[in-house]
Amino acid sequence: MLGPGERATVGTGVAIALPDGYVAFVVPRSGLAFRHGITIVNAPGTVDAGYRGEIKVALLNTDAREPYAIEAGDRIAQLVVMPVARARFVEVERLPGSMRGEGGFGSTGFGEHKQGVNA
Ligand SMILES: O=c1ccn([C@H]2C[C@H](O)[C@@H](COP(=O)(O)OP(=O)(O)OP(=O)(O)O)O2)c(=O)[nH]1
Repeated sequence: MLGPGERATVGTGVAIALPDGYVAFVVPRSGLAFRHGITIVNAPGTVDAGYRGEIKVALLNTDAREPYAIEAGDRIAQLVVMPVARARFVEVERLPGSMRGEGGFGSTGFGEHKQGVNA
């Protein structure tokens, strides 16, 4: 049972062997989020290709009033498997230009009179 505001690490009973060059992300289920406020603390949880242990889910009940009961066999999360790019970092004097430039959080999507924090 997850009380309002409580979190718990829930075992899935599932272990996998991802091929090298892949990653799996543990992500919340929309139905649980919309209906009960159940989300995942570290969403998306990252499962490394070399991990062979049980996949666990850090569930959080964000509802301020209602507890939520989890039973064995419930689908509490979903797993997205993706290939990962191997990045090679190269030091440069200047980065190529872009539309966004250095505008950070909240610097787009507002009208003239309402600017974001880093606009
Ligand atoms: O939601 C999650 C996230 C991670 N893991 C497992 C698989 C993953 O390969 C391992 C380590 O996760 P992560 O790399 O995110 O942990 P970290 O905090 O960066 O520690 P470290 O990599 O040193 O173990 O824990 C889960 O079972 N569920």
